[in-house]
This record gives sequence, structure tokens and C-alpha cells, in this order.
Amino acid sequence: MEAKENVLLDIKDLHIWYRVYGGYLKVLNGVNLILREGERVGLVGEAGCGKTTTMKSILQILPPGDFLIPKGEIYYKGKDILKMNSSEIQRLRSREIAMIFQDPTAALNPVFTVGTQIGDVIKYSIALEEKKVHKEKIKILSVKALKEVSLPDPERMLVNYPFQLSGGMRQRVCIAMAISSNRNLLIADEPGTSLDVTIQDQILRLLKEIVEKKGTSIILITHSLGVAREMTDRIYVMYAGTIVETALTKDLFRNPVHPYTKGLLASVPKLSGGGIAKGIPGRIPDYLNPPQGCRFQPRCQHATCSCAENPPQLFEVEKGHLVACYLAQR
Ligand SMILES: Nc1ncnc2c1ncn2[C@@H]1O[C@H](COP(=O)(O)OP(=O)(O)OP(=O)(O)O)[C@@H](O)[C@H]1O
Repeated sequence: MEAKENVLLDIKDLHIWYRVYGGYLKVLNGVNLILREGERVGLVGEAGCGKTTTMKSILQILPPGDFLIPKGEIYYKGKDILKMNSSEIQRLRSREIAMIFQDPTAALNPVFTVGTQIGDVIKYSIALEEKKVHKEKIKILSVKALKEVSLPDPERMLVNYPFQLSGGMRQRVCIAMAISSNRNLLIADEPGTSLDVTIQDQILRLLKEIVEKKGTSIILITHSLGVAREMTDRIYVMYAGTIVETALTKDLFRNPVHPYTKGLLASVPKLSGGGIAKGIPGRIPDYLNPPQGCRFQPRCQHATCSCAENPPQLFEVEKGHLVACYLAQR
């Protein structure tokens, strides 16, 4: 294992269940994830494997009353978020961590101008430090943030409503809001996937430039290992609520070990011929009654009896490269 210096976020053995008719969906099943200061981490996995649930739990924005956290800790700068009081959580959201959602239209309020929305974010962040917040200061910082995301004519942009902007512009506004008060951690949940691929590409490039320039840490949620390869230093591969493999990005592509990671890699479409990319047969398990042992075992062609009995723990196969699979331990 690597040394624990400069750790910004440390998620330990996180379990999250959703209350539904007939019981609990046991979605997160012991998530472990570490992010160091300035690191760019990718959280990759199929739809429904629990990526967004993990990230929303960091900001404490899961639907109230709908979920249970039977076990786990989320340390941010050494303090457990799950034990923070409401003013500490408020500070975390206003000063430390921002989330960028995949659908900018849903993320913005249609009845307020861009200036009001970005101004509010800046106002709350300043108000935590200073007694009086001057309107002029808010305007200067709003224009600065809009300039940083390369929006044309930022002064005029302030008086626009979201419906007056294109999807790409709205996504840029959301990024401007996220970076406007110099947060330490950005969580980007598939930014731009609701837009066309060229715009998505521009948004990802912009995010990459911003985090490199500011040295901000980022967790990028994505379905695509290809996107994660371009954008991150380390990747966590998630399957059905568990981290099944993590390594530095270059090591994961050089030496993928978990059968699920290999399946995801084989699913990446190739432009250089070789036919249609193979998917992974089967589907994510029913979270009401998930399998006892390894959650991937029903879809795994290498599964043995022990895989069905006990879930494998993360095992270090090379420095900083951990895999939760009995195959890796042989
Ligand atoms: N409020 C909720 N109540 C009940 N089940 C939920 C709730 N939110 C999410 N789920 C379920 O939890 C599971 C994980 O969902 P989550 O959105 O975290 O996955 P994801 O990996 O982010 O998927 P996607 O890539 O599609 O966003 C899914 O089966 C989803 O239906």
C-alpha cells in the first residue's frame, strides 16, 4: 500500500442501502477510495453500479429518508463527513467540494439569471469568511469565473437566463459555478454526456485544463475507460457497489487484472477495425438480493466455488495496484 500522506478524501468500507417497497436495495457494499491532494481520479463502471450514490454521499445530498448507511466512514481532511454537524456540512459544500452534474439543464434554475445563480454561490462562500459581502466584488468574481470557462462576453452572460444559452454554454456555466470559489475538490458526474460528443469533448478538455492550472483535485465519474485514460492519474473500477480494481491509470491499461476491468476494456469500440466491441454478458445483480460472495461471480467465466461463498478483499498485485479477485491471489 502507498503512504497515506496528502490524503484529501478517504472513503472506508462504505455501505449504502436504499429503502424500497419489499426491503432494502443493498447498493454500496464496502467502497474504499482514497484521493490525494491535486490528484485526478476516475470512478468507472457500468450504469447502476453505484458511482453517483458514492459521490452524493460525500456531499450528503442523497434523498433524505430514502437511504441508510449501515457501515462506513468518509474522511475529508481527516474528519468524518458522516459525523459532521449541519454548519460543517454547509461549509464543506460552500468552500471545499463542488459537484458538476451530467445534465446542466436540470442543474440550473430556469427562473433565475446566470448572474444571480453564480452570484449566490460566490456570496455564500464569501459570507463564511467576511461579514459584509459587496455586490461589486461578487460581480467581479462572477465575470472572472465565466472568463475562466471561456464563455464569450461574460458581462452580458450574467443577465441571460439558462434557456437563452446552448447546452454547452450551460455546462460551462455549471463549471464556472463549481470553480468560482476555489474549491479543493471537484466531483464531475459524467459532465457533458447529455450533450453531443464534440461538445462533450470540449467540456472534458476544459475541465482538464482548469484542474491542471489550479491544481484542484477531481473525481471524474464516467462509463468510459477511454475518457478516464485521457483525464486521470488513477482509476477506481466499480462493480455493483464494490471497488474491484484500482491502479495508476497507466498501470491499469498496461496490466488489467480483474475480469470485469478486462470486460470493460474489451467493450471500448475500436476505430482500427476488429469488428464490433464485445460487451460483458449478463447484467448488474438485483440489489434486493445480491449474490453472497463476489458480486461479479454470476457473470464471470473464471468463477470458482470460493467466489460464490465469500467476497474477495482488495489484494495488492503490484505497488499501488489492488484487485478484489481470487484469481489475482493465485
Ligand atoms: N433514491 C433512490 N432510491 C432507490 N434506489 C436508488 C435511488 N438512487 C439510486 N438508486 C439505485 O441505486 C443503484 C445505483 O445507482 P447510481 O445512480 O448510484 O449508479 P451509477 O453507477 O451512478 O449509474 P449511472 O451511471 O446510470 O448514473 C441503481 O440500481 C439505482 O436504481
